[in-house]
Amino acid sequence: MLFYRDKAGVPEKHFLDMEMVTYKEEYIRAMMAHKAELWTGVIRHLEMCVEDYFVQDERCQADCQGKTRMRGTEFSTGIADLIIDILTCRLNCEEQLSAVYSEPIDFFLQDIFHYLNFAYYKVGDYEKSAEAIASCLQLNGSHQVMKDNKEVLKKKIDYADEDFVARESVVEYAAQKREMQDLMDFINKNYKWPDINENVEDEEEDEDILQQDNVESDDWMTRYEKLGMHIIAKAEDLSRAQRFVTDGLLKPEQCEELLMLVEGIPVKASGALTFTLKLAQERLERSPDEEYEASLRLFIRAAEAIRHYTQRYTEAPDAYYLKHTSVVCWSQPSELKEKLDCYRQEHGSCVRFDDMSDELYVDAFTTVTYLNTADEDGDFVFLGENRGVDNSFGVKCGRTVGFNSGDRHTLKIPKGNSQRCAMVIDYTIYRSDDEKEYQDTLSLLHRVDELRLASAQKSSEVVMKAFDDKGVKIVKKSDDLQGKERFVADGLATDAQCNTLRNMVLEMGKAGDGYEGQKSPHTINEMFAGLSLVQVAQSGALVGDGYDHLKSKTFFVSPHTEHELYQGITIYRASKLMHMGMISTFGLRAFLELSEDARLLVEKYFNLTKPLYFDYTHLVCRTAIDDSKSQRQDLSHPVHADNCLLQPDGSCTKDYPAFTQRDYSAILYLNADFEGGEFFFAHSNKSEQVSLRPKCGRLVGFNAGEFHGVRAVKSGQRCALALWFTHNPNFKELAHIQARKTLKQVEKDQQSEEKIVHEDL
Ligand SMILES: O=C(O)CCC(=O)C(=O)O
Ligand SMILES: [Fe+2]
Repeated sequence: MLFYRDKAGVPEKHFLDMEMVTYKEEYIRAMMAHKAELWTGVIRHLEMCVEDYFVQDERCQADCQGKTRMRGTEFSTGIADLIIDILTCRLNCEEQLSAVYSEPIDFFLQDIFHYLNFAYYKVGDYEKSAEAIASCLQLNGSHQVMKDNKEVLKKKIDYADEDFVARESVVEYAAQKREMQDLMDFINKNYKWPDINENVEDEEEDEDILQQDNVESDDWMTRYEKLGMHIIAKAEDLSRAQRFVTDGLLKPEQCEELLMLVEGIPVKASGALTFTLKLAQERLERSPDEEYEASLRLFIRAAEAIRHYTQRYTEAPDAYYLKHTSVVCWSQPSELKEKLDCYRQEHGSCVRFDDMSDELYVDAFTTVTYLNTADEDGDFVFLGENRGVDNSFGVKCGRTVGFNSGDRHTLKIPKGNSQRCAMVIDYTIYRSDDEKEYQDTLSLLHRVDELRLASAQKSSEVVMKAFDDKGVKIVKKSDDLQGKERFVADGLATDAQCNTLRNMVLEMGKAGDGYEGQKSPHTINEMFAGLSLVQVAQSGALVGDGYDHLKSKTFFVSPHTEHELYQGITIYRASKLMHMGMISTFGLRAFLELSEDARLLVEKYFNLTKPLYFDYTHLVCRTAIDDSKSQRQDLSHPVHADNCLLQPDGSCTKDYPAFTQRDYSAILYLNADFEGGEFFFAHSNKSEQVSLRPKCGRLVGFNAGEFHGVRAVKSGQRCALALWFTHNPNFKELAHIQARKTLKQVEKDQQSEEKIVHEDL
């Protein structure tokens, strides 16, 4: 990937790392949070990273069983080779999993615990910090830094050796690895195996492959079980070959998101409605909509995962291809004169019993994965001979029923207005029958960014004029600001919007979290403010609601100066807090609208030819701790660039751990009632060039490589919305999409509540 990326003439946007899995994303987010010294964020993301890492490791280990097969015919050498192959493959998993963006990171897992140790220490959770130390040492007993940290912690909180207990998952992982390594060492030391001759393959191999497949499938099933997928009923229980029912193939939030795909699709008189990829394409071509796009991407991922499961479960000798994928919902029909003898099908049709096939096909299989729970009237029914019922069972989110496409089935329609929806997938063993729509949708999703680009190019002037009409004025340009890509605009936010955002931070501060008055974990000078907000850096989390982390300790002395408090809130937090009723919909709306206005203004002001995405959004206030220290010479934020590391010689290296993906930055100020706190652009030698006084509605926009800093806030509180943008869609801040969705939902709920109240009256 790096090779292609570097090749001239290949635009960045053509690269989507389809293999990017959650733990890697979480790792990257954690590193971002670490750079910003947002420790709760580091913890949250690393914990998710670790959890997923172990899942991926198990997958990798299991895959090794499947990939390797016995070669040759001589039994003992064959078996020995097989064992060595599997061992080598399994020992290689760690290296394989440590590649983030194709670049392997040495000691990835150790590193994670190193970072965790630090972050937990920073938030004052010494117990967890000790656990992280022990875990890191479990992986590498001679990790000098960890040994040192252990001593520090022992002194600090009077811990003994036995208080350092590694996590169970790590102990298990390390033990397993040690065992494999020992075996490998033993083999290497005691036996010399002949080189494998690749030419010895012969007819007997087929048998071996089949055996291997069996092993592999069994093994996979154990893995799947561990991932929460439970087989509810097998063919033996269901009266006919190939039938199965498995639970847990989708999580509730995934079902919820997939159900968005059927919104707006008309219900036919029969009571069925069908979502197809063709419809999705049409809709996406008509109006690119990020929310819809996210659901569609999930649909594609889910179909692939279910296919994978089905293939393994059925131990199908041929590969399954997706022939047709859809979402079908059934509800009460509008016309009551139903055809007699009509059996509703999961595919959305209704057929006569006699027209149903009675033979199992050799080449076609079907799965139905439910997206919601329907009452017992929504049962799925396997039909037997003479219209008899073999089995029937209820449906719920994530439950999947698999059967041969020729198998007879029907379903019951739930009562009332409720809808019964499912992802219905048909598989074929013929590659040529592969669903064209599926491939087309994949390419379309790739093209969506280009579509955005096209619309972006058209309207730069128009958009700037619209901003001007709204009273947004460009007050300083590059010449005034002595740099290449810099500007200042006024009038981007109203006083009401500024106050709403400021109050959001203040109120979160007032809510308190019971830690009032505690001492800072770092130095005596720094204080532990009882501010409950700052559940920072939690953007982009796809799963979990982050609620648990609300309970974690919050503090914040500025990471840059001990004379200021630093409190912030991300889009993700804001959306969660609104959901919990802790901030108003108005607040979140202002947050979202202002961010979008800022993004658009930067994109259009610089007349960018590539779309600009949110990378990270953070509402942050800096408060002078002690007003009397007005003689301070320190900076609230030292001179830096947002996407590279400023070196002493004035150069700026675009390298880890800088957020190199950031292309543009903007700060939207929310108030002026404080002393100090001027923003300034700087020379590479850190000397000041021009400075700006913040005020409500003022925005400074610049290339993320420009040097800048913030003078000390000498008294009062300075609040701003900091935004970082990227051209790279892989770094898109998903929290924006989520927040918009949450907002829409809550507003809809509020409306219907109002309606109910109205009707009650
Ligand atoms: O708040 C400001 O004016 C600038 C902050 C900044 O440069 C940053 O957070 O990277
Ligand atoms: Fe900055």
